Amino acid sequence: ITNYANKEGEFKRQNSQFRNFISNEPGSEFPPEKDRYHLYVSYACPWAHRTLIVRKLKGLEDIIGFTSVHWHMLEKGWRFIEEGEQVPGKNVTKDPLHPDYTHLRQLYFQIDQDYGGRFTVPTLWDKKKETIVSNESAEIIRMMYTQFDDLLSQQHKSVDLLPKSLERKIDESNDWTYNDINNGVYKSGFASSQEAYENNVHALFKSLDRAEAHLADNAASNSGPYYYGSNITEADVRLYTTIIRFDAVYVQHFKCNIRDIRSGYPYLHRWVRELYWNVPAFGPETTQFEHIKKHYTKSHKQINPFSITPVGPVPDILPLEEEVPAVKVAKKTG
Ligand SMILES: N[C@@H](CCC(=O)N[C@@H](CS)C(=O)NCC(=O)O)C(=O)O
Repeated sequence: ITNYANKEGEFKRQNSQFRNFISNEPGSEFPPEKDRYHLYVSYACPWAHRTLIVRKLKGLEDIIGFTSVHWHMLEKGWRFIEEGEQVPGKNVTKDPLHPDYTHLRQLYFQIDQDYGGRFTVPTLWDKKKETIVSNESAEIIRMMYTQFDDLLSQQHKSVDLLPKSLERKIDESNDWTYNDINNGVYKSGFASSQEAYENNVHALFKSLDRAEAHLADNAASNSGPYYYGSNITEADVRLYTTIIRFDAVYVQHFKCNIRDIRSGYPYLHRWVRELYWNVPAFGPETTQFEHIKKHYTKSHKQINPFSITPVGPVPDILPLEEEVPAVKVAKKTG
C-alpha cells in the first residue's frame, strides 16, 4: 500500500478483484483437487494469516501448498525472498511455480497486463488454469471449510468452523470485528488527520471492549475457551489475527494505545494465549513475529521514516500462566 488516506484523512480498503470459488458442484470451473491450488501468503499479513490457520485446522496441508513472500513490502509490493536471505518460517522461498518471478505482482500481470487493482496476499492460484481463483481471504477460508471435504479424513471433515446454528451470530460479529477491529487498526494507523484517527481509534476500542465483555460473559457462564464455546469457529480465526498482532505492532506503530491487550484486556489476553499456546494451527508455525514486526515498521515509511523496529514489547506474547507485573500483584492482593 502506498496510497494511504483520502482527502478527509480516512483510509479506505479497496475491494478484492478476483472472486471465483472452488466448488464441488458438478461442472464447476474450479473443482477441489489435490495439489491443484497454491496459496501465496505473507506471514506478516492478518488476512493471509486467516488462510494459513484454516488450512491447518481443516487438514489441507497435503492438498493445498503455499509460499510466503518476504516481509518487506516496498514500492513494487510484495517480493519473493532473494538468494542467500535468511528469514524464519516454513516455505519462505522463491516462487516454486514461476522461478523467474521476483514479485507477487507478476502473477497478476501474467493474467491481465492492464490489471489496475492491488497485488494482495492471500492470492489463491490455480496451477492447472494458470490463473487467480480468489484474492479475498474471507471467501478463500469459506471454500476451505467444506469444498475439499471429500478428500479429507473423517476427523478433518468434521471440523466445522461455521456451524449452521451459529451462522447468523458469526456473520453479525464478523461485521463489527472486520470494520472496527481487523480494519480498524489500519484505519487508525493510516489516518492522516487527527479527527479521522480519533474517530477510528475510539471505534476500535469500543469494539475491543465488546469482545472483552463477550469473553467475560463466557467465563461467568463456564462456556469457552473459544469465542462461541468449546469449538473453534470462524469468529476465533478472524479476531485472532488482529489480537495476536496488537501488542507487538498496532499499539505503537498504528497508535492504537488507549490500552494494550496484556494489561488492559484480561479475557482477550487469556483467549489469545489459549489459541497461540494450545492450538497448533494458531501457534508459532503460522504466527511469525519477526515477519509481523519487521513488515509493518520497515514497510510503512511515511509512518516510520527511519524504519526502526521497536524492540518491545518483551516478550511478543506472554506464556500461558504469566502476567505483566502489575496484573500479577493485583491478582495476589485482589
Ligand atoms: N480484503 C483482502 C485484503 C488483503 C490485503 O489488503 N492484504 C495486504 C497485506 S496485509 C496486501 O497485500 N496489501 C498490498 C497492497 O495493498 O498493495 C483480503 O481479506 O484478502
